[in-house]
Amino acid sequence: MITPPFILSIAGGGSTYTPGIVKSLMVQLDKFPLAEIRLYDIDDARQNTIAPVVEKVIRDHSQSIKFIVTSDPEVAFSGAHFVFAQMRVGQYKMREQDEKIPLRHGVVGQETCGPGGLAYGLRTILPMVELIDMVDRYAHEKAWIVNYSNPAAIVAEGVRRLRPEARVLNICDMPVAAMRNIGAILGVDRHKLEVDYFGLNHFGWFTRILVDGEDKLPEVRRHVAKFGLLTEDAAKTDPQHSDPSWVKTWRNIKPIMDNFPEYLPNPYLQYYLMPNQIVEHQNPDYTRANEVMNGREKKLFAAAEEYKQTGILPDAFHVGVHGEFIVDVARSLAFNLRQRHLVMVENRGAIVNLPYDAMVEVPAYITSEGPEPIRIGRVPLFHQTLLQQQLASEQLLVEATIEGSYEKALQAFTLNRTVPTMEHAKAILDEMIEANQAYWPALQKAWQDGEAVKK
Ligand SMILES: NC(=O)c1ccc[n+]([C@@H]2O[C@H](COP(=O)([O-])OP(=O)(O)OC[C@H]3O[C@@H](n4cnc5c(N)ncnc54)[C@H](O)[C@@H]3O)[C@@H](O)[C@H]2O)c1
Ligand SMILES: O=P(O)(O)OC[C@H]1O[C@H](O[C@H]2[C@H](O)[C@@H](O)[C@@H](O)O[C@@H]2CO)[C@H](O)[C@@H](O)[C@@H]1O
Ligand SMILES: [Mn+2]
Repeated sequence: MITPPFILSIAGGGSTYTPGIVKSLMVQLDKFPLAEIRLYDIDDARQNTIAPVVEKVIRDHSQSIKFIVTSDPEVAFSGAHFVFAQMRVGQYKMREQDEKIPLRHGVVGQETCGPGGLAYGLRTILPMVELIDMVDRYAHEKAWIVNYSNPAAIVAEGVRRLRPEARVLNICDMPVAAMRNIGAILGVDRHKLEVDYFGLNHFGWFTRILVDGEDKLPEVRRHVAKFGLLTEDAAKTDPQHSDPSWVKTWRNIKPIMDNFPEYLPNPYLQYYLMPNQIVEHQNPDYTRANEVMNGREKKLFAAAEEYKQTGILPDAFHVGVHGEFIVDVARSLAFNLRQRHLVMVENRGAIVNLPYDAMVEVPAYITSEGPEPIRIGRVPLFHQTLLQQQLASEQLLVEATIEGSYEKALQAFTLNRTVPTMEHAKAILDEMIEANQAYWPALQKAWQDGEAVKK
C-alpha cells in the first residue's frame, strides 16, 4: 500500500507537456498530495530549459513540495511512488524523419501510425524496458508507471512481451479528447459521459455514448454528418486544436462515418482508411513535427527565456485533457477509486474474437492493483479484421526489435495498411535504417548481413 504525500518522478522531464501536467497536479493537490516532484531526462540541456518554468508552476501553489531535476536514475526514482513516462526517443528531429521518409514514397508520414509509428516503436521499446528496470531497482515496490510515451500500442506490446509483471499502465489522451468534443456537441461535461469503446491504441471505435443511461451516439452522428467531430470547444480549451492539421483530423471523422455510420471512429483511423487523401494533403517538406517545433516547442522555450530575463512567466502552455487525464488515472490507482477510464490492457477475453494476449484499448475500472477491463464480447467481422491486421503488424515489429530481425521488421511494414506494396515497405524501411543508425544497431547489422549475402 502506498500512502500520501507521494513522490512523483516524470521521465522525459524535458517534454513540452511537463508544465501542463505539473499544473494539473498543482490544481488538485488536495486530491493527490505530493511531497516531491522529480524531473528525469537524458537530455540535461533540454530539461534544464524547462525546469524553471515547472518550478514556478509548483511554487505558485506550494512552498513545501521538494523539486529535483536530474539525469541520475537513482536520484530520480529512489522511493518514488509514481512515475509518469513521456519520453520521445529520438526527439522531434527523429519524428521529422519518421514523417518525411514515408512521404517521399507517397505513404502516410505520421508520428504513431504507419511506417513512422513503427520506426518510433523500434526506437522506444528498449528504452522503455530500461526505464522499467530502473524503477524496479530504485522505486517503491508498489510504484506505478503511468505511460504516455508513444507509440503507446507498440510500447504496451513490447512491455507485455519483455516485462509482463511490471506495474505499467499505458494510456492515451485521444479518446478523452474525443469525449471532450462529444461533450461539447451534446452540451454536457465530458465527465458525465459513459462510453463503450474497443480497439487498439489509435485504432478503435466508440460504440455507445451514454448520458444518464441514454445512448447519445445518434445525436453525435447527426453532428458528425455535417461538421465531423469538430467543435469550437476543442480550439478554445486546447490551442493546438486550432492548428490546421488538427482541424482537418476532426473533420475527417465525417467521411469515415458517412461510409461506416455504425460506430464513431478514433480520429487516427483516418490514416488507415483514407491514406491517399492524407498523403495528398501532407506537405513533404513541412510535417506535423515542423508544426510542433514552430508552435508548441518554440512558444514554451520563448516563455522560458522570457521568464529567465524578466521573472514573469507568459501564458505558454495549457493543462487540457492531456494533463487532466494522467492525474485522474494516477488518483484512481493511488486511492483504489475504481474510476472507469479507457486504457490499454491485455485482452484476456474482453474482446472475444481477438487474441487473448493482444494489448487492447477498452474501458476499465482502475484499482490500486491495476485496471479491471469490462467485457466487450464479439466485435463485427470488419472491425475484427482491421484490428487483427494492425495487431499483427505491431506484434511483428516488437519481435523484430527483440530479435534484431530485418525480415520481421519488413513483414511489419508490409502488413501495415498504410503501406501499399512490399516494394514500398522495403524502400521506406531501408531509408529508415540509415536514418536511425544511432538507435537500431541490431537491425542495421541484420540488414547489412542480408545485403552482403545477396551480393
Ligand atoms: N499517449 C498519448 O496519447 C500521448 C499524448 C501526447 C504525447 N504523448 C507522448 O509524450 C511524449 C512527449 O511528447 P513531447 O511532444 O512533449 O516530446 P518532447 O521531445 O518535448 O519531450 C520528450 C522528452 O523525452 C526525453 N527522452 C528521450 N529519450 C529518453 C529516455 N530514454 N529517458 C528519459 N527521457 C528521454 C527527451 O530528451 C525529451 O526531453 C512523446 O512520446 C509523445 O508521443 C503521448
Ligand atoms: O502532434 P502533437 O505532438 O501535437 O500531438 C500528438 C498527440 O496527439 C494526441 O494527443 C493529444 C495532444 O498531445 C494534446 O496536447 C491535446 O492537444 O490533445 C491531443 C488529443 O487530441 C495523441 O493521443 C497522442 O498520442 C499524440 O502524441
Ligand atoms: Mn495517443
